[in-house]
Amino acid sequence: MKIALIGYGKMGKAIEEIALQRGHEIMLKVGIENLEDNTINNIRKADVAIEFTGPESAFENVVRCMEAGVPVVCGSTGWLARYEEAKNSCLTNKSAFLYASNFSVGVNIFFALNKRLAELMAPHKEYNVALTEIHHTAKLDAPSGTAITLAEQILDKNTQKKQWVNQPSTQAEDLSILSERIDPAPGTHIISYTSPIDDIEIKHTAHNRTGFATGAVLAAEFLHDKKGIFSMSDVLGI
Ligand SMILES: NC(=O)C1=CN([C@@H]2O[C@H](COP(=O)(O)OP(=O)(O)OC[C@H]3O[C@@H](n4cnc5c(N)ncnc54)[C@H](OP(=O)(O)O)[C@@H]3O)[C@@H](O)[C@H]2O)C=CC1
Ligand SMILES: O=C(O)C1=N[C@H](C(=O)O)C[C@H](O)C1
Repeated sequence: MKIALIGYGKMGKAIEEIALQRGHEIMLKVGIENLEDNTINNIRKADVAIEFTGPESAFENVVRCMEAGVPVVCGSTGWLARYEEAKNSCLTNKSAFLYASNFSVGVNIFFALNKRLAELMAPHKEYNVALTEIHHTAKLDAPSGTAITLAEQILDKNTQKKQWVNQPSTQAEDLSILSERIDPAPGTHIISYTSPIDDIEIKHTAHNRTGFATGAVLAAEFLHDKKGIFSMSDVLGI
């Protein structure tokens, strides 16, 4: 496949390495120093685009790929207020779109575990549930996209919690997400259910960025010949 990489930072570089190992060609790399190359005409030469820039630029980049009619995999977090608009643009342009807050296989299994645990814990009101996410200090958004996905999965099953808040909270209806920034943490997520009698905790720790990058390339391989809106559940069948 011919891949356009939009965003050539920590993730862009990790994705390039995995894509080359898997026999793909990187035909366009867009970083902050060559934004003039980020054109519909250039993107059109690719089979698929992979976007990892950040919260400020993701929406614009994703829509540009859709206007080019090129399937786009997006891993940027912190821009989801515009996710519905992006989906509409995908449908209008008859393109293909896959966003995931986390592309690693391990985290996607962790998502399934989180949903099941939330279901099991729902009747047990004596437990309070809270989340912690730990990332490197260069991270621009808080809470992490992964923590938001985990929180939404819990809110879906837990009738006591009404919304997530990105701070400690003593309000029963608040699902607290604590964000810690410690170098060089690539990404740790912890869900704790605590009661006066005992605690239950599940935790995912990324040791490096290889899992995110591999998942993004798998998603691109899945998406390049499709039309419509997809998720990592479609890619992994979980
Ligand atoms: N879904 C997932 O599995 C994962 C998602 N992420 C997310 O991916 C995003 C990128 O992460 P990461 O690679 O670590 O961050 P980096 O800051 O290392 O890389 C982002 C790069 O994009 C560049 N950039 C900024 N604006 C633009 C633009 N308009 N066009 C092209 N390039 C641009 C930045 O340049 P400059 O630094 O000069 O601004 C930087 O080089 C973040 O939102 C992060 O949360 C990260 C890991 C996994
Ligand atoms: O910025 C990061 O580094 C990461 N961002 C994603 C997120 O916000 O959840 C995924 C991963 O945890 C690393």
